[in-house]
Amino acid sequence: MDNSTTGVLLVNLGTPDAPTTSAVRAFLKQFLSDPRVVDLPRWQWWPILNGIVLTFRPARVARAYQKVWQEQGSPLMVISLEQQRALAARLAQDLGTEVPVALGMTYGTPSLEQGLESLKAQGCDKVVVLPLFPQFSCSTTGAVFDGLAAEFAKLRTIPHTRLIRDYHDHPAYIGALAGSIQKHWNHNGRGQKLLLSFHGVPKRYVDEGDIYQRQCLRTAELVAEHLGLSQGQWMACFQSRFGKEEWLTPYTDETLEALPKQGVTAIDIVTPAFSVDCLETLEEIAIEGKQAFMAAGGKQYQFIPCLNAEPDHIQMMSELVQAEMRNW
Ligand SMILES: C=CC1=C(C)c2cc3[nH]c(cc4nc(cc5[nH]c(cc1n2)c(C)c5CCC(=O)O)C(CCC(=O)O)=C4C)c(C)c3C=C
Ligand SMILES: [Fe+2]
Ligand SMILES: [Fe+2]
Repeated sequence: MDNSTTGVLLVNLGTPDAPTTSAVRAFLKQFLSDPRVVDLPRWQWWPILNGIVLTFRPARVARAYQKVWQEQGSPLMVISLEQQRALAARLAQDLGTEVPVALGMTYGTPSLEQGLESLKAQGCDKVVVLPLFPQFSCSTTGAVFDGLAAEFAKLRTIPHTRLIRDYHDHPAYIGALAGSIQKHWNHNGRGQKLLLSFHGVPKRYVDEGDIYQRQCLRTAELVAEHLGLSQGQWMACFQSRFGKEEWLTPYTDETLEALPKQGVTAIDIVTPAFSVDCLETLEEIAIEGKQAFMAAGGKQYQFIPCLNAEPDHIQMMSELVQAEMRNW
């Protein structure tokens, strides 16, 4: 195998540079301007985005970021950098040779452009792109593809490129998730039900062909199977609804309020669509979700962290990358 010129571009969504209204506004402006994320006609969306959304949302969302911000920065960035370092070390060990690993975010910094530049500067003319979205969606991995294409449009020669589209049912991913849930149960005990809360998308995207929902439900089933759970012991739900349109259901927030009334007062909740802890897991699920569940009569609520830079997760990334590098 000739891997002397291969590099890895780890991609995640991105995050503001600071937990301030202005930094959040700049981030949301770039993110929510992408038609892959909000696909309304520009003439319809632009006035809403630049009117209501970017006037009122940034201050509220900045306060939410402040609750989870760490000394070294946004959790999503801090953990992504850890993943980058750990994957480089893992690949060097597994392959016996250095493989450059760069980080690029779809929105914000470091950008996809900076990630690609860094690999180019390290002599890579083959790039394995690993978007850390286990389930494909047009709004995430689709946007990564578009972002790469926009960068390549500026070049006279583009690198050989392989994009890992999804890994929602990969045995190493399912094994790592089930292992982390089991480990959490071994240390903290187990609730009556396991909730698998995935980031939502508008239902219309799925009706129009996005395979995201199908892949989320498959991940959930495989994890439940791996853990030996029966029907009533787990459920999948969808969080982080945005806007007025219908999103994938059942909604996580409504589920958290309904469960105690059905006699389910002790739950464990895990967020398999996020490969690193971020605003949506640490604030929306671990803080807000817990408050809502307890206020509705819940007694015990345990948030299970994302796979982050756990060895099983890094090992999974190494396996995914090596599979692409074979016969290249
Ligand atoms: C407006 C539409 C949105 C779609 C569609 C969407 C899909 C989607 N997002 C993630 C992962 C993350 N989203 C995060 C934050 C976030 N998401 C949206 C909107 C949509 N997401 C907004 C407006 C925000 C910012 C916060 C807010 O204003 O509420 C994050 C966290 C970033 C961080 O800094 O911590 C992640 C990660 C997935 C996986 C997904 C579809 C599958
Ligand atoms: Fe999102
Ligand atoms: Fe949210």
